[in-house]
Amino acid sequence: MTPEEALSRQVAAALLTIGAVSFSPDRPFTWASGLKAPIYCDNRLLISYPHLRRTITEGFRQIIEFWELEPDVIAGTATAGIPHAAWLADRMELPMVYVRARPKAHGQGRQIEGRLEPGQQVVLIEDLISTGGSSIAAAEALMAADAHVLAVLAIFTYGFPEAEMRFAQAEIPLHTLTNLSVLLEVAREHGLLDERAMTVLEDWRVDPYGWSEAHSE
Ligand SMILES: O=P(O)(O)OC[C@H]1O[C@H](OP(=O)(O)OP(=O)(O)O)[C@H](O)[C@@H]1O
Ligand SMILES: O=C(O)c1cc(=O)[nH]c(=O)[nH]1
Repeated sequence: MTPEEALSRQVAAALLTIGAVSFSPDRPFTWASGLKAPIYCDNRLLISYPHLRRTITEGFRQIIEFWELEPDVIAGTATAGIPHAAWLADRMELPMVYVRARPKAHGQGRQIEGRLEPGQQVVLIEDLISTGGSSIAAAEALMAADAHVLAVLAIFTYGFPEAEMRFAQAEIPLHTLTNLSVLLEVAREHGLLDERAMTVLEDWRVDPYGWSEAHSE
């Protein structure tokens, strides 16, 4: 069993228990991609729970060990990936960098902060994958700096085929600690989302793009 498989129910239960998962079909959330969705998973709340953030750090460390990744540097995506990248880099005693969504508009104009040498092997830490656009953009910035991106590790993925295709096209492995399917399974078992929420979410996940269009003003 992979560390991802071993931890997915525990991490999903943690997200549900701390109230990281919000449901609002009538006033949909707007995602970074511009998509409207009835669900928002706020992994940022994890940083407030020392025992849970240790679970995340340890999960990422186990994935790196299991898949025999040998990073020289741990990178975090700005902003939500940064704290987890920092704790992992500290745990593994490795250097760390972080990648801004776009180059800074003042100062030194950098997109990558911290020291990154050409040819270094990087594991990129992201908090969440929806369309995958943010993490692929961060990986491309690292590759433009002549780094080799070994993998992207994230806490949660919606598991959209579009995101999987993007990672496949970029030839970057993606490993996630949990995903929407497991989250819904755990929520159903423990009655953590009501029947209406479960029905809307099952309907939405079949066609998130169509759902978004139908719910945009
Ligand atoms: O897979 P995608 O479609 O790109 O969406 C996921 C991204 O969106 C969120 O970041 P956000 O832009 O909200 O910024 P933040 O990390 O600074 O909160 C999240 O933290 C991911 O980085
Ligand atoms: O796509 C996003 O922007 C997004 C979705 C989500 O559930 N949580 C989050 O932090 N960002």
